Amino acid sequence: MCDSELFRIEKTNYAGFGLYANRKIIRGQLIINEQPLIVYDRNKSNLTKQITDKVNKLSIEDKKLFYSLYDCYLPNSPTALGIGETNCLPLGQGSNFFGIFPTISRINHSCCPNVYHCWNNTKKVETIYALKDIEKDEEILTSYIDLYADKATRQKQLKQSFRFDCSCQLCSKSTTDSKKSDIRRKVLSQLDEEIATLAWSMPEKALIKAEQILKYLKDEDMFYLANYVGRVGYDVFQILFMNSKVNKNLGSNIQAWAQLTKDSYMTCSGNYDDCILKNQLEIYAQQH
Ligand SMILES: C[S@@+](CC[C@H](N)C(=O)[O-])C[C@H]1O[C@@H](n2cnc3c(N)ncnc32)[C@H](O)[C@@H]1O
Repeated sequence: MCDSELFRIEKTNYAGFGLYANRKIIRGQLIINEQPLIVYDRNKSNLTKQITDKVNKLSIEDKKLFYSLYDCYLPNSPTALGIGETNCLPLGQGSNFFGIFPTISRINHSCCPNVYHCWNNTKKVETIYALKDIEKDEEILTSYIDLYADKATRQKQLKQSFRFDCSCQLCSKSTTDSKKSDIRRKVLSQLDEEIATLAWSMPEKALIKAEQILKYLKDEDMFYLANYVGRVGYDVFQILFMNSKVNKNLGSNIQAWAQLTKDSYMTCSGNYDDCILKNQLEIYAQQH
C-alpha cells in the first residue's frame, strides 16, 4: 500500500481506511495503476487453499501487505479467504480471474462514485481514473455494484457481499427523491436490455432507446459516469456500424456516436484498445 503525490491512505470516520486526494484531480486523470499481489480463479472450488497457496508464495513484505487488508466477514480475526472476498476485483468484465490490489483495495464505495476502476489487459494493471473533478482532501470513491439497481437492491448487495449499510449521498436521499431515482434507474435498466434485443431486428428503435438512456442519465445526474455513457455509445456504434451499409440514414450519426464513445472510454480507462471499437473505427474510416 502506498501514498502518492495525488492521494494518501487515511483512516475514515465510517469505514476503516480510505483514499483521499492530496490535491485537485481533474476528470479523466489517471490516479493510480497497480499490479495485483495475487490472482485467483474465483470459479474453482477450495478458494481457501487456492488463495493461501498464492499468498504463501509472496515475499515476507507482500504477505504482510496482504494480511493488513480488511476482512469484512471476520474483521477481528482475518482469514485469507475473507480478505480475498472483501477486496478482489475481476480482471476484465466477466472474467473468472480476480486480483487483490494493495492500494486500490483501500478505496471505499459510493453509489455516486468519483472514480472508475477497471482492468487494463494490455498493461496487466488495475487502473483508477477520475470520473469528475475531485477536490483536495475529498475521499476517492468507486462503485462496487451495478448503479442501474434501485436503492433496496443496492443496499442488499452491499450488505451481503461487503457487510455494510450504504449511507452515500444517493442512499441518503429523502423517501420521495429516492423513489423518483429508483424509477429512473429501473427505466435505464429496461432501456439497456431493450437495446440489446432490438439491435438487429429494429435498429431505428434501438437508437431511440439509446437517446432515451442519455436523457435519463442526465435526469438522474449520472451523465458524468463515463462508463455508462460509453456503454450505450458502444452499443449504438455497433448498431450503426453493422447497419450503415444497408441503411444510409442510420449511418449519418455514426461519427458523433463514435466520438462520444471514444471520449467516454478515454475518460474512464485512458484508452479504448481493449474493445473492438478501435478496429471498427479504422475499418469505417477506410470505407468512407
Ligand atoms: C475493499 S474494502 C475498502 C477499504 C476498507 N475500508 C479498508 O479499511 O481497508 C471494502 C470494505 O470497506 C468498507 N466500506 C467500503 N465502502 C463503505 C461505505 N460506503 N460505507 C461503509 N463501509 C464501507 C466495508 O467494510 C467493505 O467491506
